[in-house]
Amino acid sequence: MMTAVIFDLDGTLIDSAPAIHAVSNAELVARGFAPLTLDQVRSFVGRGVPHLVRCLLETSGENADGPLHGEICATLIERYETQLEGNHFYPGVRAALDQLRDHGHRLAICTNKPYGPAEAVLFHLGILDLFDVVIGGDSLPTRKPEPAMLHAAHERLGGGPMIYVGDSEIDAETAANAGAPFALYTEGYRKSDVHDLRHQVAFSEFEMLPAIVANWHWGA
Ligand SMILES: O=C(O)COP(=O)(O)O
Ligand SMILES: [Mg+2]
Repeated sequence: MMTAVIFDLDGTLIDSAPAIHAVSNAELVARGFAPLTLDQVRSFVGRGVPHLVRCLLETSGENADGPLHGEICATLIERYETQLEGNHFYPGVRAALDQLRDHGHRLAICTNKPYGPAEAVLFHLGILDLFDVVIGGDSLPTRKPEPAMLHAAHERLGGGPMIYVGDSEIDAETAANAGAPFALYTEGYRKSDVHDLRHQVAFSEFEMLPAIVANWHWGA
């Protein structure tokens, strides 16, 4: 049966933490702050750019709600769109996406990454065309864990059975808020143990995903 397979992006299809680390540090250093470690910046990823910038400012001992916040969000997004280096597929992603398409499923992205950088990196990696719908963190009035992105993607894919594939606490929450089955990719940026994250199925290798989608029991 044709299924709407909706993916998170950062920490799920691609390890983009090195790229986000690079743009964050470029921004911090340009403004006279000390650079942060990759582990620090990775822990700030998942709730979109406004949250990332709040964390960068707090960690640098600055007021996260002052005027710098908006300024840095704007310049960081500009840098972000051209930071193509430091974005890598997790193993088996490309083949799994091709196989899902070959099986007749329709694919979408719901990412809290802003639309511009998301589209740029999908194009750079040669997979933009595989997705019928791409929704970014600034595409709608709300972002994940609010369910609007998932509802919009599902509708634009034509409805029917759906599964949401993501890596983090935010994705588990989003799926629950949307009433969508959740497939947890265990090798991304989650901070909790796998059993503490609400999910219907978990997988560690993308080779497993086409069979998960094919064999999923969709209920009545
Ligand atoms: O940009 C972020 O904060 C995270 O993006 P994601 O929703 O693709 O994990
Ligand atoms: Mg993610």
